[in-house]
Amino acid sequence: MIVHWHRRDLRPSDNRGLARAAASDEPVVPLFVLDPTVLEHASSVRVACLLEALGALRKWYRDQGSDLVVGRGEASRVVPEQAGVYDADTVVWNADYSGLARDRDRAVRDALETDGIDSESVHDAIHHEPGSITPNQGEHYSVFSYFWKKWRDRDKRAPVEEPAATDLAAVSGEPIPSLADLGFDEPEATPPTVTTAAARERVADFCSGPIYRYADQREYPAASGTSRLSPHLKWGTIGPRELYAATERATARAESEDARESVRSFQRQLAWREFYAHVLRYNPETVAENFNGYENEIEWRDDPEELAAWQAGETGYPIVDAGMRQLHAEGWMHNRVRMLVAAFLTKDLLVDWRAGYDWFRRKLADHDTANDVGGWQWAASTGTDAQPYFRVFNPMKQGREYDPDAEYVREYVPELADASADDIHGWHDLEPAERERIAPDYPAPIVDHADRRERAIDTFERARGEASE
Ligand SMILES: Cc1cc2nc3c(=O)[nH]c(=O)nc-3n(C[C@H](O)[C@H](O)[C@H](O)COP(=O)(O)OP(=O)(O)OC[C@H]3O[C@@H](n4cnc5c(N)ncnc54)[C@H](O)[C@@H]3O)c2cc1C
Repeated sequence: MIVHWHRRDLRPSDNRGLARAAASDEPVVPLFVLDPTVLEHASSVRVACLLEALGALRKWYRDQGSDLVVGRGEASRVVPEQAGVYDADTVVWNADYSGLARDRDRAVRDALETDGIDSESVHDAIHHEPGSITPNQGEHYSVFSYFWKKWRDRDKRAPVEEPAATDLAAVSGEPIPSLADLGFDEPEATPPTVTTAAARERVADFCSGPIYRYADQREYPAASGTSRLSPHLKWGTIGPRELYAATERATARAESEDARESVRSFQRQLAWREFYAHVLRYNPETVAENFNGYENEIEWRDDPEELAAWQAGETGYPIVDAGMRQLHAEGWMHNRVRMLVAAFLTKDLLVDWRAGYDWFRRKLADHDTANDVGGWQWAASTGTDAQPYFRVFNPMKQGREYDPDAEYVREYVPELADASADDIHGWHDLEPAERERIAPDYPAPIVDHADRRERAIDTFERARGEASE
């Protein structure tokens, strides 16, 4: 027998590791391990997505006359144990590039070796694995536009077929534990449906029309113009090659140059995901440390009340609050608004990006270490290719530009449901009595953006060793 150990590749098709196992002469035993070290870093909304994806994957295996074996415990114990139960001589898995995952995989490989079992790690999660797109010097690009040019021009592999029923071992697994069995409460957010069927439906819908408007609409949170595939890419319920092939078919069907360009702009976002995977692979410490250091420490402020107001969506800056409440309700937030709320926390409130990252990690259904750290360090002006420290987003202007009719704000901030777009985006400038009249239950701004902008710039200049005091 040969074991395929599923981790963030919860799909049978376009799965290179699984296809590699199926191509051997041995029947494949599909395995998943609920590892307490990994679950320690998870949150209920993500575990709910995981359990749903596992349920759908198990059903697929059962329909083929096989089953998904689900083990519980440290992977370095459970994987060799299960390989022993099925008398497997090899365990195959798809590479995961985060530091924690690589430490785990090293421990599993060592334990298997001790038992005389081979292991094989296959590149699957992204098109071009770390180390394959590099600058003249160094291990990875730090500027996205250079990475993108090479990524765009490289040939992409075609999707791989799912294994045939005859490739799979006739095994039967134990029931999959529930959220409560794993010690998690029901999530506060409604989790998205994370299964391969749901992912394919989303890809088909998106590529049949919205992808051609993506370039124009992706920045407007009320437009719902993005794919919302991030939870699927996080859990691997869709493969990167299958998704890319669908975008290429959309290009072939495009009826104008603008439509083709729009598909390209979506592919460019897919490349950001791969860029950050490369960055994290070579800089695993950046989950906790600034990618770009400054000469001096950044003097972050620790103000629990301001942090709590940001977390609760009670800052009195409507677009920021709408984003934080969307996160709470859906476990997802629009990218433009992620950038805004992260900038507000790290610049207006001068709270360390790590506190924001921790909150996102708890709340996001699509939390992906590479993308989340990348996004936070971008906003905090500490990352690769980051927002320059002196370009501080103005939340009122951003609100007016990207949510001109305040539809997004009204959807998530019911206290402002009857307010005009002018009053919403000018909330900061209204007299207290006006605010009281328009929306008595919505807070006044907790800080003055203009003052806080100055303070943020001074703080970063001190960190750069440039300010007078
Ligand atoms: C502070 C901050 C934190 C973030 N945390 C995460 C996270 O934990 N997980 C996550 O997947 N994305 C994260 N992002 C990136 C981005 O916001 C989401 O990928 C996007 O909003 C997901 O929605 P979508 O699938 O509709 O995106 P689409 O616009 O449809 O894009 C398609 C896919 O491309 C990838 N992508 C798009 N934009 C980015 C980007 N800027 N960086 C990396 N990949 C991108 C994602 O895989 C996404 O699903 C973060 C961004 C910021 C600013």
